[in-house]
Amino acid sequence: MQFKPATLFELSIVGQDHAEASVLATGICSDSRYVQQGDLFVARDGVNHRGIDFVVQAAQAGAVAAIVECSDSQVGEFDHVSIPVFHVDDLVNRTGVLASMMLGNPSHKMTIIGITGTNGKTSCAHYIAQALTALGKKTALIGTVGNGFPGSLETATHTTPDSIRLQQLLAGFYAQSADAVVMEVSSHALDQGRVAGVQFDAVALTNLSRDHLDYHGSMQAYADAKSRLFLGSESAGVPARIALNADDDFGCELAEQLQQANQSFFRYSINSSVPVDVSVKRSVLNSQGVTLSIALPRGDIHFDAAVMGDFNISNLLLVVSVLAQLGFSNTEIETAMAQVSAVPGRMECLAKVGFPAAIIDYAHTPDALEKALQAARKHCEKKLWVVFGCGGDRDTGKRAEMASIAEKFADKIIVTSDNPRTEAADEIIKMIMQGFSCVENVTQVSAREDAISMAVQLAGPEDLILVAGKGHEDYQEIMGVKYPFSDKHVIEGLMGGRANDA
Ligand SMILES: CC(=O)N[C@H]1[C@@H](OP(=O)(O)OP(=O)(O)OC[C@H]2O[C@@H](n3ccc(=O)[nH]c3=O)[C@H](O)[C@@H]2O)O[C@H](CO)[C@@H](O)[C@@H]1O[C@H](C)C(=O)N[C@@H](C)C(=O)N[C@H](CCC(=O)O)C(=O)O
Ligand SMILES: Nc1ncnc2c1ncn2[C@@H]1O[C@H](COP(=O)(O)OP(=O)(O)OP(=O)(O)O)[C@@H](O)[C@H]1O
Ligand SMILES: N[C@H](CCC[C@H](N)C(=O)O)C(=O)O
Ligand SMILES: [Mg+2]
Repeated sequence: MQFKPATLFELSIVGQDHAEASVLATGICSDSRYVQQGDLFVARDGVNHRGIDFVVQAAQAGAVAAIVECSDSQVGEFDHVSIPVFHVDDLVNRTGVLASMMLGNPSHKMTIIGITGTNGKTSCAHYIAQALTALGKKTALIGTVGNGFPGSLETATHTTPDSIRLQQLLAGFYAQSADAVVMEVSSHALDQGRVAGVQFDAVALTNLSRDHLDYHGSMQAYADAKSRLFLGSESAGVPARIALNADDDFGCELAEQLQQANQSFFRYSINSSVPVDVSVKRSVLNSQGVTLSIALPRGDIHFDAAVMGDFNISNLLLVVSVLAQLGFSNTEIETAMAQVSAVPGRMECLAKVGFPAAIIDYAHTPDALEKALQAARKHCEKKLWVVFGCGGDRDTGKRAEMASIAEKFADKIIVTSDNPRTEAADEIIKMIMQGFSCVENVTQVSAREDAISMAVQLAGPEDLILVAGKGHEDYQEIMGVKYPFSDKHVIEGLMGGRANDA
């Protein structure tokens, strides 16, 4: 692969030993520890390290050139580097564009759908992939539960991979004849330019509520990061189709901004008083899921979907909005939506005769916990229990908020550990405890397995236990070590073998 920097961007050589350079790069890599012979090394700055500190290491590992974004005072640092070093402005966003070009612009050749929002990205992405697969489109997924084709997802380290890995995944899916890719786009990804160079055919917003304030600092900064997916950018353009949640304040703000920019979009709503493009005409929750009639601009559709919780109706509206905008007929949408079913670790029900039923869910924000408890309540005959904790090294402000939600919507609460990461589990629990106004129904059990076990032992057979926060995760991260751990396995063990899906 020929790397012709001058034709790509305004580039200038940094370092005196290379007045001019023509480089033949066979790959691209932004981590010196993984550089292979022939790679172009992208020396990007992060939260912890300066990229330029790894240029020498990358050259030793076989990089044929490096691109950096450096200040005038740093130029001298490259004088004696053995490979040409190019300066690139806006390196963060240009890395994705460059990786895309080097890999033949895979996102231009498939239908790419991006989902963002605080809660519901994984659920919606999986539902869209299930629907498109039912419509005969070979569809890959990129997100929290894994990357790949449904049924054979590879574990993911991030919800949205870095820009180079992302382009490599897209190129791999294209090589395997994918027609479409549905991906979750996290706010971190938008802030760090991970989706730069991706050409989206459709993008959609679930909702915006408190999360990730440790990283973004304020709700405004968090919202600004999310906005980038909808308002377009130099490196990705404006997406062709947009679906927004009209029940969400941020969704309404975006709609106003897009209207001012003369951009078209679909709005969906469960209960909006304002006219929208996609809305619910009738919904009936039953033990199998939900029966829905949905109004679309070109007529109503009706289907049954095997998902739980009112919040999932909102997710289904998003899916319908995307499918309608992609041009599928109402009949096709009805057929596809009937195939939608639960996602691992999202309102996943486990039941066995003689035991209280348990629901495993990934709610790890105040809003998600509220929605999950409200959904669980509808299936609970007697007492509703919740077992939850909060992740370490993440937004500390949500801890007490989650306690007050638990207090409001559950009858019995066991506070435990989630992924403490580098924090002390008991300190996190202390911060959660500060959010309760009364602790009469609250128990603290630090070890998650013991907490779940206590709930299963103490709950009556007609009670229901929501085990929140870790969903599909198969590990618990403590001080940098990921120990094998699965809420589902723990519950199944307590129930004496595989529980039946309820
Ligand atoms: C806060 C954050 O997002 N950090 C990400 C960021 O790390 P960083 O800025 O600390 O990078 P750094 O360590 O300073 O390194 C800077 C550069 O030097 C390179 N380097 C570093 C060391 C070395 O020896 N050689 C070398 O070349 C690194 O590869 C990097 O390119 O860039 C890294 C490489 O891409 C990411 O792995 C890392 O994700 C960390 C591990 C993380 O936990 N991210 C989470 C918060 C995250 O992204 N979460 C969202 C989900 C959010 C949601 O739920 O919605 C996600 O999309 O997964
Ligand atoms: N539309 C929604 N509104 C509010 N809560 C939701 C919604 N959809 C899902 N949830 C709740 O949020 C939890 C996480 O859902 P999901 O994994 O789909 O979201 P996500 O945005 O991908 O999360 P993450 O950013 O952690 O990957 C679910 O287990 C459920 O409790
Ligand atoms: N993508 C989310 C996942 C949180 C899951 C929860 N189990 C936790 O560890 O906090 C994050 O990184 O904030
Ligand atoms: Mg997700």
